[in-house]
Amino acid sequence: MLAGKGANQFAESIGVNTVPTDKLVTEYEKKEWEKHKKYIVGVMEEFNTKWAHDTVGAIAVDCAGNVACATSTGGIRNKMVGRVGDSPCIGCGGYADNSSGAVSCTGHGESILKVTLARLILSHVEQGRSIADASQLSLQHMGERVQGAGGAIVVSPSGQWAATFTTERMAWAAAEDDVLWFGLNPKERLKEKLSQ
Ligand SMILES: NC(=O)C[C@H](N)C(=O)O
Repeated sequence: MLAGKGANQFAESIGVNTVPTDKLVTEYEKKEWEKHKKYIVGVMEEFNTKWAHDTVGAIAVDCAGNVACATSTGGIRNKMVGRVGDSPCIGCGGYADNSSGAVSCTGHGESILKVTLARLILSHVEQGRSIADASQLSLQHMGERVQGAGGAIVVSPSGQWAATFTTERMAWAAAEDDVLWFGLNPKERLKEKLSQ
């Protein structure tokens, strides 16, 4: 894994377009940053409540049972320069193995790293738990063991899936055959027929 200066150098060497950092700062975020300047308060307020979850995760399974995951994030507000969160760390923010499934996580990165959340979920699956139970158990464990809240989307090679969270809300959606499932609040499971 490359971070900081080394990551920039590598990106430049393969021709990734760069923009000045201030182009990435919005007025809204500047105001939010002023409001939540204290790191601990910011973390406790944001990750153990409903706000500030900007992470985008995706998982997929194909008709041959191959699974994949991807996780992208802006990290957390007030993070230290040089922080590497859970999202790029294999086994933490995401994991995919054709023998058990694919996972993408969101939530308080330091907590996710401590319990290696994505791998923890799949190890429960390997021990015979359902995708839904494995997610629930692992997120519960993260809450009890390190007081962190978060969420995970999981899919098995046979197409079982779950979207589970211990934060107040998590926006999720799943496409299965010709149905789009989606939700935001706990226990919310809405569906819509996908048009061809
Ligand atoms: N919103 C998030 O999921 C943040 C991410 N997990 C991080 O801590 O970097």
